[in-house]
Amino acid sequence: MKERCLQSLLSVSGDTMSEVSEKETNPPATEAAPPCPTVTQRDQWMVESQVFQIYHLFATIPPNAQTLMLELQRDNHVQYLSKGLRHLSSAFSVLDSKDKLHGFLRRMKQPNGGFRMHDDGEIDVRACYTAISVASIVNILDDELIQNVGDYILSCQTYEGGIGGEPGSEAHGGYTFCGLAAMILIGEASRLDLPRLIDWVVCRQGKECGFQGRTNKLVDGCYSFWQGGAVALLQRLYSIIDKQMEETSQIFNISNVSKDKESLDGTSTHATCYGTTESGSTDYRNIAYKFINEWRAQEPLFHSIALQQYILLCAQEQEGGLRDKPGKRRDHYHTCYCLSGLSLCQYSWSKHPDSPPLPKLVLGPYSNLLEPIHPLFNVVLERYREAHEFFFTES
Ligand SMILES: CC(C)=CCC/C(C)=C/CC/C(C)=C/COP(=O)(O)OP(=O)(O)O
Ligand SMILES: [Zn+2]
Repeated sequence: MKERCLQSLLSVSGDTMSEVSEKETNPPATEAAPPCPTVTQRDQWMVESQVFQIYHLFATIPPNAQTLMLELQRDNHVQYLSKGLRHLSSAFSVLDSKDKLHGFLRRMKQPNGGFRMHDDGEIDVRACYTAISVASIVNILDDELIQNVGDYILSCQTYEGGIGGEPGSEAHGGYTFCGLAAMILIGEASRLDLPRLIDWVVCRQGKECGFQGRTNKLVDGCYSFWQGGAVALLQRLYSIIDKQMEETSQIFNISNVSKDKESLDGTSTHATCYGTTESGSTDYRNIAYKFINEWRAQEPLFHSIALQQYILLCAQEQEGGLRDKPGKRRDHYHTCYCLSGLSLCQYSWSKHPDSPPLPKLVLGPYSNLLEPIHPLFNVVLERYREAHEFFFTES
């Protein structure tokens, strides 16, 4: 059924997608009526059809035209983004007073370890991440803020392996990134079932080349960051993952190299040790800073070139701005997260974020190369370093 529908969708030239789907799902009465597809199936086939039409067009045009199609419309995107970001400036005045911020975060904190987004707001994993990441950047993370956060996030990891927004909710890419990043920032990543998390997240990259946010849902450009970011974080946790796999007697060992590296330079790169002092207590101050310098295995766990292809060919608008998928309008949210995902892809083979990637790892012209971001914060790495210097060297 699926193949038949796809074939007919692709063969009807000149029709808009909605017309095609109308014909497909409401066949003329004279034909033997095929079983009616579900809305989910219909939506999925529509997306596949649109995405593959773009890839087909790309494959059949001359190489110089292909290069044009793969060019990141850098200036257009910057112009588009700069129109809508004025309100961010208000956030900086809040940072003037670390005490006030700490007080606010304490007020948002719940006895079960979760945080509220704001007064009377939702309690979820996104709020945990927001609180912990901001506290980490401005250097106010302490035992009080961290208490029970790990228990709360752990209770949101589902049977699928991903993390849901709150206990009992379905695993979702947005919350998976938030949960994993927060667990790393508080030094408790090893409490999650990381092999299961890897299984779930890598299976969210579909044949459309982009990521979906959850099982059986549609591909969407913003998950290039939420899911791609979770993979980028997992790439730096191999030593914990190996240990967890050994403990559960799984034969497959994803990185012997990390052990070789440890024995070579005499340092433990075990991620549970980020920021751990000699006395064994956790020094949260150093976790994020050390994380970025951590050696990591070379190969990304997702198809980095395929994801770049989805972002550049399906998610970008030539006039500037990026989007969820073909047929959707650009918006600031998708522009931000598609670009962040693209940056993660481009550096996904680099051992260190300061080493520029080989040209063959950057899809399209090398001028497409973006600045690296800190994968725990989705902040341009240089800006993170400036913030770190500011907040960690002040008296
Ligand atoms: C720090 C911060 C801002 C975090 C946000 C994390 C994030 C993106 C959470 C996802 C929210 C959610 C339930 C989307 C589902 O929408 P949908 O049903 O329209 O989309 P879907 O079909 O792709 O699941
Ligand atoms: Zn989206």
